[in-house]
Amino acid sequence: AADVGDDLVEVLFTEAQIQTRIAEMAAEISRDYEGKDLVLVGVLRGAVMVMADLSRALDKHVEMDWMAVSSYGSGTKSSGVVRILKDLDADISGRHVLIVDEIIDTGLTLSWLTSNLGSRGPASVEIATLLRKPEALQMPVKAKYVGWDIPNEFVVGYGLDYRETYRNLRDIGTLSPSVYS
Ligand SMILES: O=P(O)(O)OC[C@H]1O[C@H](OP(=O)(O)OP(=O)(O)O)[C@H](O)[C@@H]1O
Ligand SMILES: Oc1ncnc2cn[nH]c12
Ligand SMILES: [Mg+2]
Repeated sequence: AADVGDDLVEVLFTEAQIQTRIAEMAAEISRDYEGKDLVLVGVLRGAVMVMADLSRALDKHVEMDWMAVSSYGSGTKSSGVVRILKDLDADISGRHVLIVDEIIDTGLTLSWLTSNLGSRGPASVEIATLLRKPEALQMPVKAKYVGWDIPNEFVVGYGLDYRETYRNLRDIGTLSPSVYS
């Protein structure tokens, strides 16, 4: 609804641009995993939109699973240790795993998750993320599929929230400062 979008001071990516980029990523992923048993692991909650669109743009059958990990408030010094709030249901040993998320910021979530899933005997673990903030990275994270690298600004929409709001915005953009006050 227009009123929800009015809080965006700058649209970085429109719904159409996002869908085009997702299709490009899906084509690459479909090629790379042709003939392979692939499990998509979505990171709740932000990855819901990417998972819905990316999975349906793939030219192959996939299994989908979800994890929820403890998010640390920006106010706390994150030790890099992350708690599992909801673990996988799938057994990923011997299988190809693609972690799906909407953004890599400090890299702490996906750095920890990659090693945690890697310890379960998968055939491979890779990352697909729509956004990445290279300037904010605090841990090395190898992401095989990245939609866009963006500046170190707070963005919302398409799964990205500010205090649990704005996830359902169809575009991705930056919030007007008035929202923070
Ligand atoms: O690279 P990082 O600094 O770890 O930040 C990126 C993570 O933070 C956000 O999730 P959050 O933990 O806020 O939970 P949410 O997905 O439910 O919003 C986002 O969805 C990523 O998963
Ligand atoms: O820019 C951003 N917007 C919303 N959530 C997060 C998490 N990390 N970075 C973010
Ligand atoms: Mg998240």
